[in-house]
Amino acid sequence: MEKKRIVVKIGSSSLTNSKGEIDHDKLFDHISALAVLKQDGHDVLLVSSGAVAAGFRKLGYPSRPVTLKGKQAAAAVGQSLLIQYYSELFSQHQITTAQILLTRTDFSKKDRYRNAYATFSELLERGILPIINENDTVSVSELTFGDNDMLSALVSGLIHADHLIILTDINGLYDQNPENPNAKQIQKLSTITDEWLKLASSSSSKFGTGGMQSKLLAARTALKAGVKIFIGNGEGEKKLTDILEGLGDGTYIGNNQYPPLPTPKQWISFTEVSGKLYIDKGAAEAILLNGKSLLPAGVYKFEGIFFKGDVVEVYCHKELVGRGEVRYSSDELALALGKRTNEIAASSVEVIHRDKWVKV
Ligand SMILES: Nc1ncnc2c1ncn2[C@@H]1O[C@H](COP(=O)(O)OP(=O)(O)O)[C@@H](O)[C@H]1O
Ligand SMILES: N[C@@H](CCC(=O)OP(=O)(O)O)C(=O)O
Repeated sequence: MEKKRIVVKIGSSSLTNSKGEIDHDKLFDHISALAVLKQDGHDVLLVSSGAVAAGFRKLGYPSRPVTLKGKQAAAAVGQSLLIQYYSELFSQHQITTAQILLTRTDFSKKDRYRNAYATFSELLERGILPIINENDTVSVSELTFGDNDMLSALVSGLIHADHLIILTDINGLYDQNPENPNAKQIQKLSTITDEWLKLASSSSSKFGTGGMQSKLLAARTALKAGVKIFIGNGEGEKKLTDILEGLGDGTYIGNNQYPPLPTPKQWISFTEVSGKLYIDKGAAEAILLNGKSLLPAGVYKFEGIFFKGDVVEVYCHKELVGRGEVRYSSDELALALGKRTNEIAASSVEVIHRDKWVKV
């Protein structure tokens, strides 16, 4: 069997009982299925929610807290319990686990991104199963992932996964509110259009966050990184191998449009941008169709304050065409704007080198 790199995301809805606490039978079922994948020789990473669910009772909350500080405190207590459950149960399958807690910033700063990549690579090379969650206790409200769907997509991109399996409490995407008796399950999608995003509601299960909409947004990000996605559910130790074999009960999302991106380009795709460049049609043609670097002569306007090495969005008039890492600060670019190469004394001639450029 060909070795694959697989990220499995388990949402709160698939880890909890009707009171919102960790359901140990469900946990056991997931672990046995993950162990089979690992024993088949695949690289496996788990993105697991469940910290709040595992912790809230210990703090004396009668039910899952709704305030940010309540959730953060519950996650602080619950995360260590959750990892304890995982590490004990996986050790029965001779699998060693590692805990990795990430925040959005880890995906927006180049050095952090590269460092995370190096750590994951080392863990996988040594046969460890990384278990990832959001670092809930230090995430500030505007920057929390909130749910782990986008986190799992970004991790899939970062480590160049072949597959992202999002396990949830429903067997995939439905074409309308799944409570509606006429709702139909969608078994395959090649791309995620804005229409699909509008159709999938952000209303979630009782203990989950974000609903199907956040899963589709995450899937869209993972697709751009060349990852194939499955959203759905299943039971038993064969559920994940069945999913890989195309027998899963849920929605398969993917096409061969996006090849996997190398790490430096991954970073450019997913990091926060510091500004916008506006280029003319000739420049757009050169970089989009002829694989050339972007020269100052083609840039007629920019917005934002940025420094060499920052990532900016590139627009051809009003249309977003890509992103790239700039070799000029905004101050330097203000002097070079629209100038031909022979009029510029600067040592770095390209505004964006073609190796630091990603099409949208
Ligand atoms: N169009 C849709 N198709 C399927 N599920 C949907 C749709 N719109 C909303 N949902 C809801 O999304 C929920 C799953 O999301 P969520 O509760 O956030 O799960 P998780 O905890 O696994 O992340 C389902 O229980 C379902 O009620
Ligand atoms: N980081 C939180 C996860 C929040 C959450 O509910 O996410 P999800 O299950 O993806 O909707 C936790 O561990 O409880």
